Amino acid sequence: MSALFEFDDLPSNQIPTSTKTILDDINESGYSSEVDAAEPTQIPLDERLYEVPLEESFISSSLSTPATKNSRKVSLDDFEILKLLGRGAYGKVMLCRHKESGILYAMKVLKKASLFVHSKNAEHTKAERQILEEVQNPFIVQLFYAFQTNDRLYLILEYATGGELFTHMASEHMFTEDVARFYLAELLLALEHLHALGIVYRDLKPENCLLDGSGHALLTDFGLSKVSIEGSRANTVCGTAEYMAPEILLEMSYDKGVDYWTFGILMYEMLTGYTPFRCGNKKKTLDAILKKKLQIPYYVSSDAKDLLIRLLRKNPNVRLGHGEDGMEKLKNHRFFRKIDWNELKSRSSSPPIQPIVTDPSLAENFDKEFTSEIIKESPIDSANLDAKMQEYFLNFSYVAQPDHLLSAFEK
Ligand SMILES: Nc1ncnc2c1ncn2[C@@H]1O[C@H](COP(=O)(O)OP(=O)(O)OP(=O)(O)O)[C@@H](O)[C@H]1O
Repeated sequence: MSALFEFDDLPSNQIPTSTKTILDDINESGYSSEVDAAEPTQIPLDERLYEVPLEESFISSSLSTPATKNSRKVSLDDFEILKLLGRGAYGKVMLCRHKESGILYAMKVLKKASLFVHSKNAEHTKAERQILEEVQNPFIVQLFYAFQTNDRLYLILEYATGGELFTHMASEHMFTEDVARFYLAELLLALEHLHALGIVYRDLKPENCLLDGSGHALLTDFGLSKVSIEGSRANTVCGTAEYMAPEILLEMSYDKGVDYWTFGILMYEMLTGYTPFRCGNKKKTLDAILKKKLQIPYYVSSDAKDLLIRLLRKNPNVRLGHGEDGMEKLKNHRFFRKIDWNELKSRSSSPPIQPIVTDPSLAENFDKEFTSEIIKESPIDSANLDAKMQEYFLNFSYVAQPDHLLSAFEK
């Protein structure tokens, strides 16, 4: 593995054929086309997939209302849909209100999906449920419920009222180093927590960095992000092209090192307003990730520059963060010397950005492109659904005005 990374400039004729195939597969949206379920996955041998059983709902034990906590089964009927908050590669995220408690949540709806937790070194002794329970951290969006229908998966998540971190960037489209440092440090605590549980996050990117109402960072997706479409587990090359780590592109086994790479890309984007390997098209971008030398603009401080160079090493074995004490070394880097990690962990540091939230149900910090959209459910494949289910989903498939829609959900 290491031999492939010994040079920073990898000539294209030395890129393995399989990688070229991936490059060829990348479509315009920046995602690779679906990988055949029959292909072997690139998941390391010691990494396990935990599947939440279809017939069971997940209800977090952290929920304070005993009635909810002990409730039999949770379903879509328990929630009132308010607004669309955003869209991801696999589905959409909507603001909803739990009817019984009145609490607002973000509902992530994924079509034809199974839920897997990527977990490395988390031994079989740990039940899936236990792992989901353990992903509780002040800088990680909490999962409160998960339930499924035949063709959809619903995740009921903590609602990040402050919206996406990057929408709070000043007009220059970059953060000052102090602001970037604060959020990078909070996000690093989130990654530290996931890594300690054996979870490789893999999906660090601006869209997943949210803010709570007081301006603290909230990482969304927390390692449940690897969703398998129609039962395929081999979607390892999905992701935003500009944030993909070289070892994922090269289809090699990977570990938490991919998170340090994406952390480096995120830091670069925060400080400069663009990602380091971005090129005219997706194919060239992926090529640049493997071959192009890192270039850092003159205005980036020497500490930040040093950290970026160490994080964006193409060889994961020499990347900062590698090894047992990797996280500690990263936290002790000079760029973070102003950070009091204990104070940060206790959330007593005051965030540099205070989102304006007059009424959380208005989703003011989210893009109007989404929040003004009339919510509709796209037609579903009803082939495998029983009669009751079909009736249920037929009710969803008509396009209603918002007022009508709410009453439709309350039926
Ligand atoms: N917990 C949340 N609270 C508020 N908004 C959220 C929450 N989670 C996601 N969003 C919003 O919804 C958008 C889409 O989220 P989603 O997780 O589906 O996107 P993604 O990360 O791009 O998708 P993917 O699952 O493909 O990685 C986000 O960019 C964000 O604006």
